[in-house]
Amino acid sequence: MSIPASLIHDLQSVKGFDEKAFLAAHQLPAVTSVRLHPVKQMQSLVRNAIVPWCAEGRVLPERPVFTLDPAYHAGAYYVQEASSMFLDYLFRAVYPERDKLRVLDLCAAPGGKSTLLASALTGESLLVSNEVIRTRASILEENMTRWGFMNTWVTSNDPRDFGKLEGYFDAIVVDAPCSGSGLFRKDARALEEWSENNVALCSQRQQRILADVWPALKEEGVLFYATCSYSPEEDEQILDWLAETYEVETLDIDVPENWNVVKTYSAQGKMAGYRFMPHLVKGEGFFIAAIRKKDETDEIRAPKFKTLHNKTVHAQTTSLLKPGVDYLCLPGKEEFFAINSVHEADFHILSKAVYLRKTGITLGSPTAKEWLPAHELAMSIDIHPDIAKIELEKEQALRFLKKEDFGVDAAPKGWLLVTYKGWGLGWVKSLGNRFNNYLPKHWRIRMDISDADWA
Ligand SMILES: C[S@@+](CC[C@H](N)C(=O)[O-])C[C@H]1O[C@@H](n2cnc3c(N)ncnc32)[C@H](O)[C@@H]1O
Repeated sequence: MSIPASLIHDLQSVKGFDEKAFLAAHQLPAVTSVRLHPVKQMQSLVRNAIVPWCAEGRVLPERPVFTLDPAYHAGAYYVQEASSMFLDYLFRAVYPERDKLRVLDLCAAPGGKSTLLASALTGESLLVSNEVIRTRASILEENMTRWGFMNTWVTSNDPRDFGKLEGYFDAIVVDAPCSGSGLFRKDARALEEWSENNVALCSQRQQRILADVWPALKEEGVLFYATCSYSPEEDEQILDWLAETYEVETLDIDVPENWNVVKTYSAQGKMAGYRFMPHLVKGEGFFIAAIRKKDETDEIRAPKFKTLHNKTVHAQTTSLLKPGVDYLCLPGKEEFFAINSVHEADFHILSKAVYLRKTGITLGSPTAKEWLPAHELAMSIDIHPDIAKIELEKEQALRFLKKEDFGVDAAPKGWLLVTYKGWGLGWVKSLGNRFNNYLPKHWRIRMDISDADWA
């Protein structure tokens, strides 16, 4: 792999950069890592090496075909680049309690940072995962559905739409679109598309995104700014731009030395940032910083609202969600969905300002005879443990996910949650000796599976 000379030139002054070791690391394959689900534990990957800065992160010895693992489809883990899991360490250092926070992940698709934040937050916190590009927003929605948390909602808006939510968020994560040099080992296109001109364009876009969303951050709230670029124009210089433009305070957090994370300080404002380089860590290139907002900011208030909670439907759904979950049952276009009761006012604030694509967990809809369960309910961590189930082995589960006959001859009639190692993959309706498969079409495995891969 040949790294652009102008990038190497730019990096000479960057702390921790060692040209020879950096180039040698780029001759090696990218590291494969996953982050385990905090609740949907399946043991399969637990024994791999732990990512030092993220207790749920694991480095794998090689890259398996994740599509062939039903545990992946059940949401037992998320495939995420190890360096970027450092958000977990920073976030926990800034918020030891992680309770009653409103958090926005502004550039969220496909969902790496959002699933990480969902794992870290308590149920009374609310995570809004946003992705402006519609096609990418649907991938984000799918991944957040698989993760199964009621307190994570998905929006698809331009950053400027969040400007209307003045002082609403306690924390905002901006994992900005960037020139992508940190991903050269993972993504050949990042190398092909890299240019100095693109670095300059990305830097301008990063400033625009930050300026658009800045009003939505509370006074004393914290911005987590990240890129997967090595270029100082997109990293430390953006921190300096923030420090020149707004009232801010750098959050300079101690990091164990043996992790080989490089702490840097921006030239003007001395703002702390954390750099990851592949010759120093088991991971790819990454940059992150935490910045506290000090600008005086008013806080948007909840409008007066009439509750949309439907008590009658709620009573019909208590057997769907596990006891103790305090939720409201709200009507969607065709189905009802559940949100945590503490987030009712948030629903009214947010639905006035942005397009809510996924709000809580869609439960399904009532008919005269029965409840039609939604796919999101199958993936939820809050599903009732007594729901009727059919547990499948690996080959059967893969066949179910391909929407093929999965080789079970008989089962009790009615709706059954299809599970793999105890966690939901989707719904079937059993007619006694055959099944109707309700896995949404776009969730189906399309790849051909060879004889050797079924077991
Ligand atoms: C680095 S990726 C985010 C990765 C994600 N946070 C994760 O951990 O999986 C940046 C995201 O920003 C989105 N994006 C592109 N242009 C944008 C813009 N002008 N404003 C906001 N987001 C944008 C991209 O579609 C992309 O999904």
